[in-house]
Amino acid sequence: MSATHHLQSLVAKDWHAATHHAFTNALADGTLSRAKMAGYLQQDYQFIEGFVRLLSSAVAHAPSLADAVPGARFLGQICGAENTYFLRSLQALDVSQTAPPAPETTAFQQLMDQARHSGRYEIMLSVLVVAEWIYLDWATPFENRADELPFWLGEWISLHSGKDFSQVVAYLRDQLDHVWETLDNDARAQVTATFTQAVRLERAFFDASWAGFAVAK
Ligand SMILES: Cc1ncc(CO)c(N)n1
Repeated sequence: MSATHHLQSLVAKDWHAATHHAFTNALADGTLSRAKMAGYLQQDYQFIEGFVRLLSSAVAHAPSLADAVPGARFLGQICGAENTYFLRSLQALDVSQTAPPAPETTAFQQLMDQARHSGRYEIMLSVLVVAEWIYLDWATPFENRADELPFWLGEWISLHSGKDFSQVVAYLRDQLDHVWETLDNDARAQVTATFTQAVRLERAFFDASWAGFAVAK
């Protein structure tokens, strides 16, 4: 079993809850209210800021140019198409680009900051793998529904499914699988703790999104 499959198996319950969530089910069948999607996007745009910093740091810590390039290309995708998606969606939903951070957002920002400041590639990858793999898992079954939905729902599925995105996840997992082989038991325990916490926070973020974040006008 690969290291990343092993890590996933340790958190199977939270993983399943995060990838088969009422929030993403409603998003994919088009019944999610505009207010819930707006609240989610306002919070998630703040998540993206920390994510961009963390991914940049992982790119900087990659052991070789070949290991860095797919991460750097993904960084370009997030700062390009995905950033534009946020701005267009928040505008279409007629809400502000900014909002006070919810506790679930702050918790994620803290984990990402901690991973970035650790200076350790494997800790950075632990958060990145969870964030992207969970999104690939929930979105993939809905890939064919994207075109029938309003763009602020459909494009969120398209951005997290398909060949290019599954290659991003494969790359991040591969990086973590390789570095794992070089780690001692202490470092492996720290990767496990970071991975586990990230999955918990993903689940909590969807729980709070489904309950409904306050929307800033
Ligand atoms: C909270 C969260 N996790 C993962 C992703 C995927 O990038 C996202 N946009 N937001």
